[in-house]
Amino acid sequence: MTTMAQVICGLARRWCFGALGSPLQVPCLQALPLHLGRTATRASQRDLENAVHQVKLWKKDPGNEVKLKLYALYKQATEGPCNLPKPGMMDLVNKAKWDAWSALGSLPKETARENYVDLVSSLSAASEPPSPAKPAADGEQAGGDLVVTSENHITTITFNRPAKKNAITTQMYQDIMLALQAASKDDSVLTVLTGNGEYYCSGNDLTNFTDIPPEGPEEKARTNAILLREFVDCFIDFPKPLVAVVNGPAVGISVTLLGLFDLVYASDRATFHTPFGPLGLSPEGCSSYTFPKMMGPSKAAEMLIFGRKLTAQEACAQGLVTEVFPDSTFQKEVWTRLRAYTKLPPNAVRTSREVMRSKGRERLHAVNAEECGALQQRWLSEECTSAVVRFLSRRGKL
Ligand SMILES: CCCCC/C=C/C(=O)SCCNC(=O)CCNC(=O)[C@H](O)C(C)(C)COP(=O)(O)OP(=O)(O)OC[C@H]1O[C@@H](n2cnc3c(N)ncnc32)[C@H](O)[C@@H]1OP(=O)(O)O
Repeated sequence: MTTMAQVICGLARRWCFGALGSPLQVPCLQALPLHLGRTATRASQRDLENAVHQVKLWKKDPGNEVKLKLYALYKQATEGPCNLPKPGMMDLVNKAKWDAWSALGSLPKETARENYVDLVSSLSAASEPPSPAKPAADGEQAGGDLVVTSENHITTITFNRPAKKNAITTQMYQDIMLALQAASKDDSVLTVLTGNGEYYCSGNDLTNFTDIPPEGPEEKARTNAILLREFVDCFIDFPKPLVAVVNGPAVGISVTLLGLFDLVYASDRATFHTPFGPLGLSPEGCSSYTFPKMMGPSKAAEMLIFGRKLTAQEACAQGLVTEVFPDSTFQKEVWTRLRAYTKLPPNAVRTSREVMRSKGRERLHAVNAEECGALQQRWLSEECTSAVVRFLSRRGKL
């Protein structure tokens, strides 16, 4: 049985873009612009390592053909001609890699090394120079995939990857933790999470799973479990009221975490979906505890085990959402209300929050640890790996 780890292990070790592109593009490989004429200086092993490092810094995905070519040249440069058995027809990704590497025939290692270095150098030169860091606007602490602003005693953390439905990358988990740490100490009364664009958040970025370290998928599962545990712990321990302004559909961890929020305001366009069953996963974000507590075990099971998607109204009826607003007036009504809440005496707000949270905190930490342990196993399962491969290959990411 092919696992996702077998499919993708090794690819992401060599470049930061993770999964490999569609094998359908392999025939075009020969058309890549290679700079074969460099004779003045031979590329050294150090040049090769520098070039590999350079690739990791590329912000823009160079495309499938280039990634395959880089893979093939790297293998040829470090291991020589391909002498692996040809993968089966159904093993699309490994077959594409094998084809690319085999196409280099008996190209000497030194030439492959030189071609790799030249290809990276030409692509790096052709790409735009990195833009200087944009000075932060007043109150803005971070840009990019996560935007953090502080205004009128409200710190707002915005998922800002609308083209990817605000899926959360590994870097975003880290940045959210940093933003929460900063918000816990700033002068804000409320901390808000929201999304930019059509979606609130589509959950964990499933391409996270393609970034397998050299130690293998077990190590990836272990570090993911640590990351998830620390991430959820930040929400459990956050000392101020947390508000979710759910502007659109929410999936996966962006839903489960809502059980740790104090207020959840939703647009009537929002939906709430935890497709753990179809993904071969199990619940996280303490939802295995908070959801049954808030909506009863049977409704929680329907969501968390069987992946039933709730409308905003249904989620409100189950206690997951505080209030639903028409999408046309959502932003105006919600922000007006939140601004009014910031006028309340801040110490009273904080004390009330603490006495409400303190009783369950230990329990939440224990639940979080248990959920992360279960997920560490799930991520290595055939059920999960096949589901992720299905998602990624349907979107041409493998
Ligand atoms: C280490 C911590 C682990 C934490 C554990 C967390 C678990 C979870 O969160 S489980 C839930 C994971 N999320 C999903 O399963 C959702 C996957 N996405 C979808 O099902 C769909 O994309 C959709 C329903 C959210 C939207 O569908 P549609 O309107 O058809 O739009 P597209 O599928 O074309 O999406 C546009 C664009 O965005 C990319 N994308 C969307 N969601 C994700 C995602 N979760 N991970 C990675 N990429 C995502 C999608 O691939 C498209 O990209 P391009 O093809 O490059 O345009």
